[in-house]
Amino acid sequence: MPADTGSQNGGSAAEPSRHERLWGALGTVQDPEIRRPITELDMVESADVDAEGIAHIHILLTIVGCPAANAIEAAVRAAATSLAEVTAVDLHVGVMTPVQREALTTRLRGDRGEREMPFGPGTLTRVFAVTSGKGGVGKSTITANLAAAFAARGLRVGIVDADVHGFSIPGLLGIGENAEAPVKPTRLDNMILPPVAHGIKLISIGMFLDDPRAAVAWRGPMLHRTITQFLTDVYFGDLDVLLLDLPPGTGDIAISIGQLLPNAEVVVVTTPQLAAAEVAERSGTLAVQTGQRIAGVIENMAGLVQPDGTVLDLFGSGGGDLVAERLSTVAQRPVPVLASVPLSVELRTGGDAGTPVVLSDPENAASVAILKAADTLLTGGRSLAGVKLGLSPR
Ligand SMILES: Nc1ncnc2c1ncn2[C@@H]1O[C@H](COP(=O)(O)OP(=O)(O)OP(=O)(O)O)[C@@H](O)[C@H]1O
Repeated sequence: MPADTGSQNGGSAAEPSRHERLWGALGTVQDPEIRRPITELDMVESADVDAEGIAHIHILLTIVGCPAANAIEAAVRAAATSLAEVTAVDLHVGVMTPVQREALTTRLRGDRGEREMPFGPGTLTRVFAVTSGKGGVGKSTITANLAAAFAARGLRVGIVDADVHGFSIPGLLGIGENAEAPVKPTRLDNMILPPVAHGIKLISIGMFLDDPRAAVAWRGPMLHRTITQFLTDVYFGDLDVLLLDLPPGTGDIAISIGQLLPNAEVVVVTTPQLAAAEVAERSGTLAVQTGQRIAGVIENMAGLVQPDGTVLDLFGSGGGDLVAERLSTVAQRPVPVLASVPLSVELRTGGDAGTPVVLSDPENAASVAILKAADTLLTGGRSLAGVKLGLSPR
């Protein structure tokens, strides 16, 4: 049956036709991985409502076996049936041809060439590299919670989990925890679509290993290539904030990031322990040497408030202030302590459960400290005001 027009619809010329209303409804459906309306991604090949109220819709998935297929189909049906005039949905699902897919990846890249990095100098995205001197100080936990705090503020957030030897961000955000069935990102030819958790786009070396339990024993050049690929081939889209979870110390990855992203702002995580301060200082010093700005220090695992109200300084005190003071000397500008995050059972259990505590329990003392650090990071450094982001016009 032919599609109606505004006049066939019985309304005035200014009223949208059934056809237009259907397209409008389909425009509310987003591809869950690309996070753009499917109508903008040329994923709706045709859509019309016939005189009996049957919506005939033909959608094109990006690839065969698209993991988001069921979600997209359900959302398309729901969007169509939300229109009063639609009595039934006749949905056909196909797959893009290689030519259509290439047109899509070209559009998504916008003005960028295939191997061009979107997060280097001149980017509109705030890039924070989270580093620490020692392992186990809670750097990944802080990164995941900072990302969730930014996302909770309505920002578009991505994480590159570059901690090759201890990639834990997927688990902290509740994806890919199961080593038997690690989450694999979708590939669109040379483009990699990062999985999304709690509104955060995430890519991790753990997603590319056949056996994520196996130790990664890569040498510098391989690590450099992988990080470069993450920054160029992964489609993060327009991000307000990109966080990088670096491995502890001053190894190959930290040096690569220093070279690739001299514009990154570095967040140094340390414990209150004075002995840990010296190693943390070294990570910050490397950042200064590569021209990166130190955004601040986050002291983690600070005093635990006990049920009787007394505070147990399990890891001593003063480490955050000491690192900030020393880095201020190295950087020749004041480096602030962004927050002192207390030891918190809820912070740990939130990480174990894959839901950052800043989302599940924003009143928790650890959440309050991390949310404060996130806000300070946003207000410091470059402003996001006036950032114009979006798909390049057709
Ligand atoms: N403030 C805190 N209170 C209680 N537990 C915490 C806190 N911060 C981190 N933890 C716990 O400490 C452990 C180490 O944290 P995490 O994995 O984030 O450290 P890391 O510095 O990223 O380690 P690595 O870089 O060596 O992988 C985790 O079990 C985490 O849940």
